[in-house]
Amino acid sequence: MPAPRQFLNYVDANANNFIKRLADAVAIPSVSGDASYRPDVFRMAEFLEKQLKSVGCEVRPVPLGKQVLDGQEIDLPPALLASIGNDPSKKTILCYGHFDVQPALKSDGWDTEPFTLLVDEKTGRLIGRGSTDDKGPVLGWVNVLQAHKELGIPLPVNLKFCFEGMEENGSEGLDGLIEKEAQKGGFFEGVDAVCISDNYWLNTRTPCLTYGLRGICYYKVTISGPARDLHSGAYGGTVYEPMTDLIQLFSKLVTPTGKILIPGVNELVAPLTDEERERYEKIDYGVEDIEESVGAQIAISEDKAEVLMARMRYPSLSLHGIEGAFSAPGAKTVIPAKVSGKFSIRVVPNQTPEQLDPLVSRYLEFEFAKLLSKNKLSVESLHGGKPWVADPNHWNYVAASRATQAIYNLEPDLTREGGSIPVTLTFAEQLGVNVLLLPMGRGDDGAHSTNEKLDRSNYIEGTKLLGTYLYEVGAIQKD
Ligand SMILES: C[C@H](N)C(=O)N[C@@H](Cc1c[nH]cn1)C(=O)O
Ligand SMILES: [Zn+2]
Ligand SMILES: [Zn+2]
Repeated sequence: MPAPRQFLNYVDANANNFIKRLADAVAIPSVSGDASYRPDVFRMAEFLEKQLKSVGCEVRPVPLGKQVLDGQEIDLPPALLASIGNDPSKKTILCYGHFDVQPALKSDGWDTEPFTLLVDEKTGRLIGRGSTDDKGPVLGWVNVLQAHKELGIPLPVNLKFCFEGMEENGSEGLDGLIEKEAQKGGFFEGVDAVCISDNYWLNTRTPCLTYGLRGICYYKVTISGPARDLHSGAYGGTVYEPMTDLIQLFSKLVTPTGKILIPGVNELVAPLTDEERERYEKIDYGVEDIEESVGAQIAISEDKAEVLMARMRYPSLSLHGIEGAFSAPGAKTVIPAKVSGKFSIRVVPNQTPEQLDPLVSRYLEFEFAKLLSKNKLSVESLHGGKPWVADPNHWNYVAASRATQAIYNLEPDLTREGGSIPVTLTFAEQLGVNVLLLPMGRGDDGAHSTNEKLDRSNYIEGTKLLGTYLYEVGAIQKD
């Protein structure tokens, strides 16, 4: 069933108000991974609560307890559980999204202030941290509700929302809430399917529906030795240096062509079938797409299917940074006393964090012993999440495919995503329903990167897509 024309017209007529809403959200620097921004994550929860109430939702902010971050015990931001509609003859869709963002500083290399949305009239880009990940998509749902409220038209389905403020840091506290509310009489009772808009098209032209995500195992490796930072002129050559040990260890994790060197990790990957390989061949994608989105000709393979599989169905190991290392401008001649290297492994079926954690710790300890260093090593898992794969033939995907064709006049690609949203699997397992990823943004949006953007057309057409998807769900008979 197509969405009513008046809904689509309303979205076009209110595009500038919707962009203002996104600008207001981007202006709140809700960085979940840095304790000093925690009040802003709370402010963002309050902003979203108000927005949801203003468009007719009942909203319950749920406290999620405390966490230890940067050595301090602080409150976790609340999850927002919201709902609208309770008609037993209609299907109930649960929409999940997150209102926290990755860190961003102008000095990271942004061309503009990351927390001030720049509306670039020439390119149509809406540039700002969180524009595509995930404030644009979350507000897309609010826009859909506003249109229905203002136009006085009933929603085609009942809606429940679960929005969190810790997704970029392992969704701490959320699994427990989902487990509790999935019980009989809980908030999630009666949900027929889940829709998550928190990923991107593969390229800049073809919409997609996503039926898989990689999981993640995130590690912190700390090497400590001297009681304090040292002068390299006075002590260089006389003591074991933590940073030298760490760089040695990091060089043992992965090769420059991406081969993971930790024994046992690659062996756990589910074997590739011919039929599965063919699926990658069919996707509208070329090596030039990845090179365009990263802004350089640095793809590891020239084979399109290999590149896609490297992103979607094989694990990868990335080195992220070193806490405690000298990183400011200038030429400080310091020997850092304690350094913590951070890396993560994106995991795929049949790998789990429970299997990988001991393999990683044992290997690092083994390689560290070989250095014969007198420094100390510790390995911590910061967070872990399993991979997820869904059935893309389910009615939830049929509805999303019809909606995509209605809005974009294109058949969507079926993709798996290289990123991780660990809570997806929790919803699938706890609620026992199909989960769909319906992206709003494009492959070159630069989520987590500098100059993150969402194209105006993706925000506006994406709002129409979310609304139209609800109509297509509503048109499928409730069983
Ligand atoms: C795909 C989603 N938009 C996303 O960016 N997820 C993050 C989740 C995460 C896990 N650890 C830290 N962040 C990601 O895939 O990096
Ligand atoms: Zn996200
Ligand atoms: Zn993200």
